[in-house]
Amino acid sequence: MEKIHVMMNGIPGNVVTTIAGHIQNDPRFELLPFAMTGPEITAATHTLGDMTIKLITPDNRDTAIKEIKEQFTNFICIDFTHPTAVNDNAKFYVDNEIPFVMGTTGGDRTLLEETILSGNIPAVIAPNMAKQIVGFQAMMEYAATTFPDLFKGYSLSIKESHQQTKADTSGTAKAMVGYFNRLGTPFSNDEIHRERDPEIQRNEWKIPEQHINGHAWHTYTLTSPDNTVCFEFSHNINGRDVYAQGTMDAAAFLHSKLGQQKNKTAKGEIYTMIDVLKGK
Ligand SMILES: NC(=O)C1=CN([C@@H]2O[C@H](COP(=O)(O)OP(=O)(O)OC[C@H]3O[C@@H](n4cnc5c(N)ncnc54)[C@H](OP(=O)(O)O)[C@@H]3O)[C@@H](O)[C@H]2O)C=CC1
Ligand SMILES: O=C(O)C1=N[C@H](C(=O)O)C[C@H](O)C1
Repeated sequence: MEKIHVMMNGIPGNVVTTIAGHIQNDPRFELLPFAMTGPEITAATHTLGDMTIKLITPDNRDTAIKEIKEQFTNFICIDFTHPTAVNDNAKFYVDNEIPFVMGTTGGDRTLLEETILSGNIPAVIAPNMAKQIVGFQAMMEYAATTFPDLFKGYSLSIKESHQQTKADTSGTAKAMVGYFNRLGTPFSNDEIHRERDPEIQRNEWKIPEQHINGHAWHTYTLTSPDNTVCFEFSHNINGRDVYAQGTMDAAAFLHSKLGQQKNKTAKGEIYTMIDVLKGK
C-alpha cells in the first residue's frame, strides 16, 4: 500500500507532537523528517521517537521547501501552529501547491478561505478535529438548517477553558456561535467567556490537575425568557490524543481527493471536518 507522506508543522508544539506520535504508529502514514517551526525556536532538530525532525524557521522555508520537494514529490502538510501564522502559512502552502490540513485556529478565516480558493490545491480546515465533537457540530448544523429560530427568545451563555498558553478564544466555541445565531439566539464571539487562570480552573471548574496544561472544556447554556427551561451542552476534553484520529482521517481524505483530481483541472477546494466525517 502506498504510504501517505505528511509533514507536521508546529513542532515542537504540544498538539502537533502528540498527533505526530500517533501518525508514526499508523501504517497508512510516513512522517517527513522536516517540520516548519516558529520564529522563536532556536533548536535545529527535534526528536520524535526514533526520528530526528529538522526544524525550519519561517525565514528559511523558501529554500528548504525546494529541497524537500526534490526528495518527496507528494505530501500533505498538517498545521497546528499559532493563530498569528494561519494566513501566512496557508499562502505558503498554496503558493507551493502543497495540500494541507489547517487545524490551527484564529487568524483571518475569511482570508484563509479566499487564499485556498485562489489556488489549485485542496485543504481541510476545522477548528476541531475530535470526531465526536465534529459529529456534534453536524447535529447543530442539521438543527440550524432544519429548525431556524428554534431557540428564539432564549438567552445563551458560552464558557470555555483552555491551558493558560492558548493565545486565542476557542475556535470551536466561535463555530458554535454561528449555529446558535441561526437557531435564533443573537450572540457575538466577544461574549464567549474564556478562562485561562489555572487557579480558577482547579478550584471552580474542577479540571484535573494533570490536565491544567492541556484541556479544552466548553459549555453552552440556553435559558428560556421566563427562566423555566434550560438546555446545557458540554464537551470536556482532557489531553490532546482525541484530535489525532480525526486529523489522520482528514489527511487520508485529502489524499483520496488528490487521487480523484488527477484527470481534472486542479482547483482550490475547501473541505471541513464534517465532509471528512461523511467521507465525501
Ligand atoms: N483543530 C483542532 O482540533 C485543534 C486545534 N488546536 C490549535 O492548534 C494550534 C496549536 O496549539 P498548541 O499545540 O496547543 O500550541 P503550542 O503553542 O504548544 O504550539 C504551537 C507551535 O507552533 C509554533 N509556531 C509559531 N509560529 C509558527 C510558524 N509560522 N510556522 C510554524 N510553527 C510556528 C510555535 O513556536 P513558538 O513557540 O516559537 O511560537 C509552537 O512551537 C492552536 O491554534 C490551537 O487552537 C489545538 C488542538 C486541537
Ligand atoms: O488550543 C487548544 O487546545 C484547542 N484549540 C481548538 C479551539 O480553539 O477550538 C480546539 C480545542 O478546543 C483545543
